[in-house]
Amino acid sequence: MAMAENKDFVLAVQISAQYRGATAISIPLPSAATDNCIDDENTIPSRFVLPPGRRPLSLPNTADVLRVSPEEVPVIDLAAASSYGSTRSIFLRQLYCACANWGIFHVYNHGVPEDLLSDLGLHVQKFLALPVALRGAQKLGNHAQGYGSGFVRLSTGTTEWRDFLRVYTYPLHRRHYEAWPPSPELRKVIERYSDEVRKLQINVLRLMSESLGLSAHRLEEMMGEMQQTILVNHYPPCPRPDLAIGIDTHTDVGAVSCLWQPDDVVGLQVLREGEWHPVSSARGALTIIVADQVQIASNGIFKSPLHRGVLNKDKNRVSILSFYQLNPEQLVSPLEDLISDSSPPMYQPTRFKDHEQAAKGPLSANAS
Ligand SMILES: O=C(O)CCC(=O)C(=O)O
Ligand SMILES: [Fe+2]
Repeated sequence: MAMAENKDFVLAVQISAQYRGATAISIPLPSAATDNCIDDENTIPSRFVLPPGRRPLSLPNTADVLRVSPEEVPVIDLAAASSYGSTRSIFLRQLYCACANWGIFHVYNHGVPEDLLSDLGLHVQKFLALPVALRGAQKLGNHAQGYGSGFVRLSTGTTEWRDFLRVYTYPLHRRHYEAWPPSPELRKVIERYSDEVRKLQINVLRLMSESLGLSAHRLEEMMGEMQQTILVNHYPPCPRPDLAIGIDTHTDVGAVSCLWQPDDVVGLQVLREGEWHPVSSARGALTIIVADQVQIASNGIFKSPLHRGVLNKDKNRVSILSFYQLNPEQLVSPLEDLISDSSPPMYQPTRFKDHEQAAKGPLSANAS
C-alpha cells in the first residue's frame, strides 16, 4: 500500500528531524557539569550554551519561543486494569486517549513496591555523593555501560548539563558488571528495580495493545525480545538555566519508557500542540512515555512525544529511566490490523538499529 500523504505526519517528521540528527556521543571527562569549571556565578563554559533559538527560557517576545503551559499530563490508575465489564472498557479508553493525545502519563498502582523505590533513591543518592573519580568514570561509547557525562548534540554542538549512569539489565547476558558501580547495594537494588519495572512496562504494552482493539500480545510480538536499559540522569544546579539544557529535545527510540522522579524538582517538559508542558513528579506515581516503536506499530495513533529536561539554578535533579528497547535486528512496521484503505501505512518497515542510528545522526569523529 502506498504511504499516506498525511500533513500532520509530515509535520511531525519535520519537527523530529529538526531536533534529532542530534544525539552524539563525544563525552569529555571528568564531568564538565560537576567539575569546578565555573569561575563566575553568572557564566558557564561556552560548550554548554545553546544557540539562541533552542534555549529553554528565552525571553517571551522571541519569535521562536514556545509557551510553557501549566496543563498537566494525564493520570491513569492501573488498578482498573483488573476490573471487568464497562469499568475496564472505560479504563482502556482512558489509556488510549492518554497515549493518543499525550504519549506520556502518570500511573498509580503500578506494582513496583514503594520500599524498593525508596531503597533505589537512597543508593543512587549515595552514589552521586561520591567524588566523580569514585563513580567509575570512564570514556563511554554509544553502547557502553557505566558512568559518564556531557553528551554533545550534533545539531547544536552543545554539551548537555548532566551526568548519568547507564546500565543494560536485560537480557541478563548484556550486564557488563565491570562497568557497573562497585557498590553491591546499588547493583542489587538496580537489579531488583529492573525486574519489577520490566514487568510494569510489559503490562503497559499489553494494555496498550488491548486499548487499540488488538489482542494483548500483538504489540509485544511486533517488538520481539525486549532489551532493557536503566539510566540514572543527574542534573546538577546550573547558574544559567536560561542558556543551557539538561537533556535536549528528543523522542525515546524504543517501545515504552518508564520514568521515576525521586524528588520534587520539576525539570521534564513535554511538547504537545506547540506548547511545552511541565511533567511534575507525582508522589507515588511512575511516568510512562510512549516511544517511537509503539508510534510506528500503532501507525501513528499513539504518539512518541518530544520532551526535554530543563535545569534549575540551585537544586540537583535526578531522574531514573527504564527503557524498553528492541533487538537491533528487529523489524517494526505498522500493525496490519490497523491498516485499511482509509488508514494507509504511515511508516516503512524499519529495523531498530537503523531507526536508532537515524535518530542519533552521524557519529562524531571522536566518538568511540
Ligand atoms: O530527566 C528526565 O526527566 C527525562 C530524561 C529523558 O528523557 C531521557 O533520558 O530519555
Ligand atoms: Fe527521553
